[in-house]
Amino acid sequence: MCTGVRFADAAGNLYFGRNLDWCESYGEGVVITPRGASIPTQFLGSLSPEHACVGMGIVVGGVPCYFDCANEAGLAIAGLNFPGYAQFAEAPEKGAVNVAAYEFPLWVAASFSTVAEVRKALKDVVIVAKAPSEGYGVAQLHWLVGDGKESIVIECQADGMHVYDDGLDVLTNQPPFPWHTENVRNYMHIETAHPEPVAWTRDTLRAFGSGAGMIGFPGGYDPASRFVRAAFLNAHYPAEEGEAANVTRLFRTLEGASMCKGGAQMADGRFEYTMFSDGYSAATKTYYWCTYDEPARQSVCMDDYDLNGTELIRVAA
Ligand SMILES: C[C@H](CCC(=O)NCCS(=O)(=O)O)[C@H]1CC[C@H]2[C@@H]3[C@H](O)C[C@@H]4C[C@H](O)CC[C@]4(C)[C@H]3C[C@H](O)[C@]12C
Repeated sequence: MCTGVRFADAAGNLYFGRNLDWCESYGEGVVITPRGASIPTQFLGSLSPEHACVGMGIVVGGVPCYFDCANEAGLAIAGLNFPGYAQFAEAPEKGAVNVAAYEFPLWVAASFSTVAEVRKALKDVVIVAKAPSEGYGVAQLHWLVGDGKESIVIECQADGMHVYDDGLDVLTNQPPFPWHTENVRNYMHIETAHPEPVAWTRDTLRAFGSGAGMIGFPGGYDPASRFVRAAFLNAHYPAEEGEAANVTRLFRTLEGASMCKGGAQMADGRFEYTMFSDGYSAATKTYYWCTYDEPARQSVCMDDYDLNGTELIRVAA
């Protein structure tokens, strides 16, 4: 499973990150797409990015297939599994802006500066069920898109594309987003405050300690539990100042919804776990990541690279 989170600092700079919960690698690494690149697409000719992008992905036939990515204007997108619900167009539609599913994160981050622009553009978009090459399937995803102000969730289903405002700024997996926004209402009673003593009959009950208001906070690895955890932590994390503290906030919030081996087995018996966490700070145009086995955070600052170049830049394998 995966979890995505967005928030902004006091100056309105985006912080956006995700956990990648799965059981196998695709050989992904951090890839920068500079503005001078010319990316072949299935239906749109070649894409010349308006904005340079950085993110985690694989490169297939010269195309960065991002799991998540962000751009220099402060817009970011992450793809999370949505099996059983995701349904894309079987073929391109005449008159529409046809985007292959694997191209979608790059297309968004390369083309737009804000969520408002994306929301508007999506009215003409059809996402087509097309894999980057033979040997790859079509990933069954939905997407979280965020900027310094807000976020949206994009879900393509049998009845078409749905674009939801995400007032909680988090996303996990199936079922569809509206279900999670209903489910989270079951946890309104969860609170951070240290409960005051209460009188019951002739007795006075006192909390054992901090966290007493969080009893009932869901601890599971299932998407609904992770959604509630991420939404609660994102809503209640105290405001921080500066890059280091906000990046710590991002990764600690993601850690609150992360998966350790030994918990959730996939249908084939393999354990699903948080293979890596990554995130972007628009304040410093820096992309951060850490892996399950190497939790020390690594980072790459977009400004250290020639963003006018023509070649994709692979930062790490
Ligand atoms: C498996 C990943 C999502 C993790 C997740 O949400 N797991 C949930 C588990 S569960 O079902 O809910 O149990 C997704 C996120 C991005 C996906 C990748 C990206 O879309 C890029 C390419 C796209 C190609 O079509 C398939 C390979 C691929 C390399 C994808 C493989 C896989 O589907 C990824 C890595």
